[in-house]
Amino acid sequence: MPDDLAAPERAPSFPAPGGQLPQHWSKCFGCGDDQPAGMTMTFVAGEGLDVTGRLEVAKKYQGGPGVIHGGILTTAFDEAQGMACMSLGTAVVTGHLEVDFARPIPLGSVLEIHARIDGTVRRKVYTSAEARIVSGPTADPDAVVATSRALFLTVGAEHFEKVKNFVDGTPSSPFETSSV
Ligand SMILES: CCCCCCCCCCCCCC(=O)SCCNC(=O)CCNC(=O)[C@H](O)C(C)(C)COP(=O)(O)OP(=O)(O)OC[C@H]1O[C@@H](n2cnc3c(N)ncnc32)[C@H](O)[C@@H]1OP(=O)(O)O
Repeated sequence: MPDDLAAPERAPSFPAPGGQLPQHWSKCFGCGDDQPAGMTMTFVAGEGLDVTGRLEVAKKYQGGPGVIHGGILTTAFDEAQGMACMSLGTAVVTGHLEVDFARPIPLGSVLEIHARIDGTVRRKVYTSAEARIVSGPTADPDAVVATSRALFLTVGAEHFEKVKNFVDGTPSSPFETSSV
């Protein structure tokens, strides 16, 4: 983490604390409601540059016997930390993401992921998050079962322009950040 982190302002467009965040794209594998294969994660805004996301660990997410696939958990962190970046009011993409898997997460768990922006340097947005099992066979809301750090980069409309021919479905961009 750099020493010269700036503390950005919360964008006026970001929902009030406790408010539900809109999906950023209805076809998104992480949060879209028009993506049959997707994880349909939901998010509420925190008090600052943070969100809390929820994931139901369905049987289809199995990796090792009885537990969530590490890639699915990584995707959930990517989505949660990306959604925290909504508090900037600017589009972002993931540049780097790393996860520590601290405890097994059984199928049937409900995970809460608390994600935040730690600060920015130019276009770089430093984020972190932790996951807890709040419901299910090994629920313990005080135990952190996985953590993540990720770097996002703010991007302009031209970033999405490059891939617009590959878009599946009709774009929905409540924050007017996508040109696709
Ligand atoms: C309101 C808004 C709504 C938005 C909602 C969002 C919700 C999202 C939820 C979605 C969730 C799912 C989200 C998804 O799934 S997003 C999909 C997955 N991600 C991508 O597809 C991104 C692919 N990569 C790229 O397009 C480019 O590489 C990007 C744009 C990331 C950077 O290429 P660009 O040419 O633009 O940048 P630059 O090279 O001038 O570098 C600029 C600075 O960044 C530093 N750097 C770059 N890369 C890395 C790295 N890997 N580690 C460390 N540092 C890195 C670099 O050193 C430099 O630093 P400095 O020199 O300034 O110190």
